[in-house]
Amino acid sequence: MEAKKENGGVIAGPTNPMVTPLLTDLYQFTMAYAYWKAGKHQERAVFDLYFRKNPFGGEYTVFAGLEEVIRFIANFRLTEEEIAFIRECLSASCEDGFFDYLRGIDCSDVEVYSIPEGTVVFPKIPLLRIEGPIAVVQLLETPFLNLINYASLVSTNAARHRNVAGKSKTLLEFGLRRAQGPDGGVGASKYCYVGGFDATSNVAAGKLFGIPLRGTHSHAFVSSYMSLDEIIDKSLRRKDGSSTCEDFVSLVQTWLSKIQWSKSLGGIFGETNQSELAAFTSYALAFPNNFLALVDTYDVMRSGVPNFCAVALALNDLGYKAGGIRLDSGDLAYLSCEARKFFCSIEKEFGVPDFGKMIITASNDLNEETLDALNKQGHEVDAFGIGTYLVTCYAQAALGGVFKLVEINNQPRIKLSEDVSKVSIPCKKRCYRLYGKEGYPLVDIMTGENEPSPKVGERILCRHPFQESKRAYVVPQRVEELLRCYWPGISDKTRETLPPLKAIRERCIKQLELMRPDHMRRLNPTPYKVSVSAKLYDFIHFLWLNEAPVGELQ
Ligand SMILES: Nc1ncnc2c1ncn2[C@@H]1O[C@H](COP(=O)(O)OP(=O)(O)OP(=O)(O)O)[C@@H](O)[C@H]1O
Ligand SMILES: O=P(O)(O)OC[C@H]1O[C@H](OP(=O)(O)OP(=O)(O)O)[C@H](O)[C@@H]1O
Ligand SMILES: O=C(O)c1cccnc1
Ligand SMILES: [Mg+2]
Repeated sequence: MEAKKENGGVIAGPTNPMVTPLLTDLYQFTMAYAYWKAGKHQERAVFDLYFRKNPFGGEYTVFAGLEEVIRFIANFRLTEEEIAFIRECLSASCEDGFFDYLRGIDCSDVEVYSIPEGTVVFPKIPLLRIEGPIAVVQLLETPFLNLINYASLVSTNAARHRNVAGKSKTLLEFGLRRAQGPDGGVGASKYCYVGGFDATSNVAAGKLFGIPLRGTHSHAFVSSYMSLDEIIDKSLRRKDGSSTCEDFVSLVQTWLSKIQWSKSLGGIFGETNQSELAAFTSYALAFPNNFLALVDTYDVMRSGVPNFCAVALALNDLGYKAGGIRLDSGDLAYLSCEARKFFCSIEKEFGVPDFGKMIITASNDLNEETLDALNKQGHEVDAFGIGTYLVTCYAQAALGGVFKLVEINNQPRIKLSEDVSKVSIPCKKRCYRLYGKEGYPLVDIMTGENEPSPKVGERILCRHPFQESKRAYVVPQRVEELLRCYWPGISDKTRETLPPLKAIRERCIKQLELMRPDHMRRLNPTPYKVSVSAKLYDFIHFLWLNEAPVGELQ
């Protein structure tokens, strides 16, 4: 089901057909023209794509969006229609030669090095290093950032929800209706899966990416029924096909009165809502192998749960196993515990094995905080359905990924700022992750391109890029080079293949497990160290002094 990406070496276009060379900011085209006009357009430039601060008050980020970036550049070419439109947008004084130039450009002479998708990443370290003719690479800035910023933000959000929920819970992404438009919805489903969700309700995402689809039913289904008389075909074949129960409705009613009259259960409720019972029965007749019920339309413990149990027990008589319930309002901790108690009592009272283990799904405006609160209170929820807060990234609207020039014509460049965190780190660089004795990543380090790589067992000085006093010697037990070649351009490097989405997800889950727990906690997490080599440190500060004008005091 994985969307076609590499067919005989040909990389398919971006998933969203709106991703074209025009999906960029106007200023990329005006700059491209000015480069061309100055005869500068072919100058070889190196840009880094990185972010400055981890989102959600955390100390880690999941990197996602790379596959779409590679699909974009693999198919980057302007059509005649697009060129005509750019001509209309730019000033009438722009010369024809520029449009001939645009007609000929593609990304065959662009090189892209990247950290693999699904890796846990940190501020300042380039996620991608892009090298090529400056005019072309400039056009890539906005689409690259567009494809990576939200993808990484929502994957991180998903990973954070997973971190709070715990490994054993099932996490369902239910956000399509609240997502920021169709691409926001499809993107959220894809990247929440990467970040550790198990399934989505989004059918399009299931088809496009092979993400497992899951769902229950809504309140509308329950309230659309008025009475049991609406059920016309009451027959249900036993699961083993050996016989047919001609009146499943009566079987359900018999079970409901057994529950009602049971000493251990009956005290909890009197008459249940019969229209709800009709809805559940009807759903069970439609899906006897996968019967799920939304139990909070009228009253969870006085109606929804007993009605569900009556239907589930009737199904059990015919050899079927019910799927479970969903709670969508009220105190989810309390109600899940009460429902669990009820299921366990049924198991005991009627000797139905595993009835107590019935799946309880909870939904309703869930987010990291409510999951955390539920954990602290104690709950019996097995699966969480999460929509709005997850896909809209309610806790932080955007990841501030940027795309900065670090070298042109082999000359390192720097961008200065009053705000030190915004000073760019110049040079075409290599990046490494150094692992310590206990197997945890200790520090990421950037070096100049031609510096020798850090070696296992050899002490290396890791310096904070801007704070002189912050430095540490590290003797790595493992050294991992972070940037790999995903688009070799005209170089003879081999291109990394694009892994299937499931492999990206598995990488992400493994990466998150590998981190030292104090970097991952929600409250006051420890920052992960990001550093530069001594040589790069000296060079940054040399260039800084060189480029910063000396002030004059009067
Ligand atoms: N035990 C709990 N601890 C903390 N938060 C909870 C708990 N149970 C539910 N919540 C959260 O509390 C909020 C309750 O929402 P709200 O006040 O809108 O009530 P409701 O249950 O949706 O009621 P209704 O649907 O009947 O209006 C939701 O965000 C839900 O996730
Ligand atoms: O709460 P979210 O995290 O966004 O998850 C998705 C929600 O969407 C559905 O109902 P919807 O919100 O459409 O209606 P409701 O609030 O009236 O249940 C569902 O019942 C969930 O509550
Ligand atoms: O299948 C569900 O239960 C579902 C799907 C989308 C939104 N809310 C719930
Ligand atoms: Mg809602």
